[in-house]
Amino acid sequence: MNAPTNIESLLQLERIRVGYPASGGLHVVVDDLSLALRAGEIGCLLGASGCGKTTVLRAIAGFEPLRAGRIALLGDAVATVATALPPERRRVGMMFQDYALFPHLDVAANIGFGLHRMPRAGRRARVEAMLDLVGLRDCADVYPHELSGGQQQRVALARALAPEPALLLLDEPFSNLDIDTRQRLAGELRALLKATGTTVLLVTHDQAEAFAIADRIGVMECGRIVQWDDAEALYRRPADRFVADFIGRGTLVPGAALGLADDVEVLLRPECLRHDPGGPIRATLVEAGFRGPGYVGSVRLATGELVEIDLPEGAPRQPGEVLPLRLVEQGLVTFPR
Ligand SMILES: Nc1ncnc2c1ncn2[C@@H]1O[C@H](COP(=O)(O)OP(=O)(O)OP(=O)(O)O)[C@@H](O)[C@H]1O
Repeated sequence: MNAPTNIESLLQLERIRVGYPASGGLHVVVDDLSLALRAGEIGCLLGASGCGKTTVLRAIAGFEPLRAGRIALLGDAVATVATALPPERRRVGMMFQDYALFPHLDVAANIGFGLHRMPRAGRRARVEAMLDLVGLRDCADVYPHELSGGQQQRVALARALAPEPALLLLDEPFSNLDIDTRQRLAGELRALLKATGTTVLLVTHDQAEAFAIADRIGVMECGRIVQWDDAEALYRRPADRFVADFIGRGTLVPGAALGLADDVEVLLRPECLRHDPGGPIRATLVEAGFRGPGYVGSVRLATGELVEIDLPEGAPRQPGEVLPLRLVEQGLVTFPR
C-alpha cells in the first residue's frame, strides 16, 4: 500500500526497501513502504515484534542503506539507492529503546552531549531549557542510575530534542516502564512533543500507546504498511482483515451467524451485540467478568463462534445462560467472503 505523499511533507518515504545481508543474499525486512509526515505531525508505526519497525527508523536515521526507494527530509533526498547523507547531517534525533544514557555523565551533561559545536553559554541555556521542558530542573547533577525509569526516559527525550532535530525518531519509548507509568507518560509525551512542535515518528507494538500519542498510525505486517490512518479510521474502517483483527477487540464472524447475507464476514466488536430481551440472536454465555467500568462477557453464537460482548447492568452473568442479543448494525464493518 502506498501512503499519500505531498510536497508539504517534512518526511517522505517513497517505496523503500531495506534488508540485511544473509547467506543466500539479502534478507528483505522492509519492502515497498511509503509514508509522509507533515511538520509537527506525530506518526507511529504499529506492528508485532519483528515486522520491521526499528529497521524503518534505522534507515531514516541513516544507519541502514536503501535497497530501493527514496527518503526525503524537508523536501531534499537524504537517501536513495545511489546516495546517502551520513547520519550526523540528517538533522534526525533518535531515542532508543534502552535510552542509551551515558552512565558516567550527569543529567545535564547527558542532555548537552550533542551540543558540542555550540558556544558554552548557548549550550548551558539550551540544557536548562530542556531540563525545564521535561520537568527535571532539580536533577541536573544527578546520575542516570539515581533516576526512575520514567525520569530516565525524560532525560533521553531531552537529549534527543536538545539539538532541535527536524525529525525525532522514538523506538518503543515506554518499553522499560511499568504499565501505569506508560499510560501516564503517553499523554505527557504527546503534550510535550506538541508544545515543541516536533515532527515525530515513533514505533511501538502497543496499540493503546499508538492511539494515545500519534496523529497518524501505520499498521505494519511483514515489512509493509497495511493501513496509514488516524486511530478512529483504523478502528472504524479497517482496510482489511489483518487490521480488523490487530486493532481493538473483535472477532470475524460469517454473516449467516447473525442472520445476515452468507457472502459477508462481519467484524463483531464487543459493542456490536447488545443484550436485548426482544433480540433475535441467541448466544450462550461462556464467562463474565468485571473489567471496569462495566462487565464484559464472552458468548458462543449458535454457529459456534466465540465473541466478546459488553454486559449492561441487569444482564445475566451466569455461565451457561442463553442471552437474547441484537446486532447494532450502524457502522458495522463487513468484508466480502
Ligand atoms: N542487524 C541485523 N542483522 C540481521 N537481521 C536483522 C538485524 N536487525 C534486525 N534484523 C531482522 O529484521 C527483522 C525486523 O527487525 P526489526 O528490529 O526491524 O523489527 P521490529 O518490528 O522493530 O521488532 P521489535 O518490536 O521486536 O523491536 C527481524 O527478523 C530481525 O531479526
